[in-house]
Amino acid sequence: MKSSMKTPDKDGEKKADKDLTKQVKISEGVEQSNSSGSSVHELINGFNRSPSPPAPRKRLRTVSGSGSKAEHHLLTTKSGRKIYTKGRPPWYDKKGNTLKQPYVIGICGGSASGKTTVAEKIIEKLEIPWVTILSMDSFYKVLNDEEHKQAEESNYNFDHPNAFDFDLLQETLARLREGKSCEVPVYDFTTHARDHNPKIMYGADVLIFEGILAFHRPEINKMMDMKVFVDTDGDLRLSRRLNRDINERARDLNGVLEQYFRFVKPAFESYIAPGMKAADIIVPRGGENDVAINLIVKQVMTQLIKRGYDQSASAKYRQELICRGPMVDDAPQNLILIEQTPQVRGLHTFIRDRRTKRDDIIFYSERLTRILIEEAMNFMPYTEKEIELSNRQKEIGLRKNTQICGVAIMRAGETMENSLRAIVKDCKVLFPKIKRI
Ligand SMILES: Nc1ncnc2c1ncn2[C@@H]1O[C@H](COP(=O)(O)OP(=O)(O)O)[C@@H](O)[C@H]1O
Ligand SMILES: O=c1ccn([C@@H]2O[C@H](COP(=O)(O)O)[C@@H](O)[C@H]2O)c(=O)[nH]1
Repeated sequence: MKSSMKTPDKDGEKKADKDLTKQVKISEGVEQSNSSGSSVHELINGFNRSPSPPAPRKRLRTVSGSGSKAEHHLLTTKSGRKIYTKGRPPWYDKKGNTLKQPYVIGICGGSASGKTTVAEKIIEKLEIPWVTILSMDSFYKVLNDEEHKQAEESNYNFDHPNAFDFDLLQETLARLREGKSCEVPVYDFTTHARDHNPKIMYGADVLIFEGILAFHRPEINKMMDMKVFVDTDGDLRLSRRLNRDINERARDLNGVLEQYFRFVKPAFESYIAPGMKAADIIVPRGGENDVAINLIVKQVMTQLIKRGYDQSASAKYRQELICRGPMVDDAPQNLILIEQTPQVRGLHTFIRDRRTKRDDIIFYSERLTRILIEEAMNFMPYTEKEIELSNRQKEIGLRKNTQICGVAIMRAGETMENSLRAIVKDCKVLFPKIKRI
């Protein structure tokens, strides 16, 4: 589609054509490394040859879902940088209010137009610590058996507004804007179903919400500070979608094409393209349009600073705490301090070093919380238990009391979850403040 090109696209159509050639070349590069072994020519020839009924789906590769693009909230950008995209656990000021609202960027565009790529590039260039990406995929409705069967036969319309739970989406976005935590469903494209484990997300300094129908509901649009429409040529979107759906979403060629022409293309015309009218910025060609992405980043940074965003604030606060010194002397009697072994000090050194990278901090913090939880296990109720050794001798050991033992963690409890689960086999973690979805 030729866009009204509200964003920089200096030389108009001529350049767009040139860039299209460039893009096709990129697609050819992708084609060679296509692990299914098929080339674009084969795909197109295959399409020409067979208008046959949809075959039952062949499962190829696994895992592609709303959680998989930033698996465990850790996004590795194309340049290899790791960015934590879960948002910021709620922080409160002295009056118990959460800190400022996130700057919300909505990204809309056709399937495989490059929405995720644009979102990742914005995040990479912004270089701010607290960011969240919320994807519309998370809000696909749960299918009943009949709908599931249709989906398997590429005969379910995932591109119609009715396929999404907009109420849940609106509620979730509203909570994240208030800096509150949410449980967000994780969608698996290979099974057309939600994962058993939802992901927990928080508000952030910047929240990016992306999806094919991101601009469909006016109430949701009102929650966005900036609306970006990614406008990529239809043929290019189809060729990228073929590649992606076959390689990552366990689809076969005929199924992808059937679904595309029956549902995806018409829905683009009827519901997605009209979203362009709501957009503040249109990005022609998607992720490779660095000029547009740089302008977006500049505008977001300006707005964040206007709202009082101060990159050095957390560093200043940390310095204040360091200056206050250790609070061991006036600590309560029942406070137990972990022994400052060389290992513990070594882990702290990593965590406190300003040059330590974000993912290393997460890694070493997890090691530290393991030590903490191991130590805490000594305070659990144990009862004596007689056991028999392999040589039939008896021995009196200890078993954890079978009674339920509740432990309240006031702050940063979730960061301890992995370590806790690794040490305590039968633990249940509850997040009382989180709204269940
Ligand atoms: N500029 C590009 N050149 C080649 N492939 C691209 C480009 N941008 C995106 N892709 C590929 O196209 C597919 C869809 O991109 P993605 O950013 O996930 O789009 P969306 O989020 O709109 O579905 C992915 O497989 C991605 O790697
Ligand atoms: O189970 C499903 C759910 C969705 N789809 C298709 O996915 C795209 C949206 O994802 P993008 O990452 O924006 O491309 C949409 O066009 C649906 O047709 C699916 O095929 N199966």
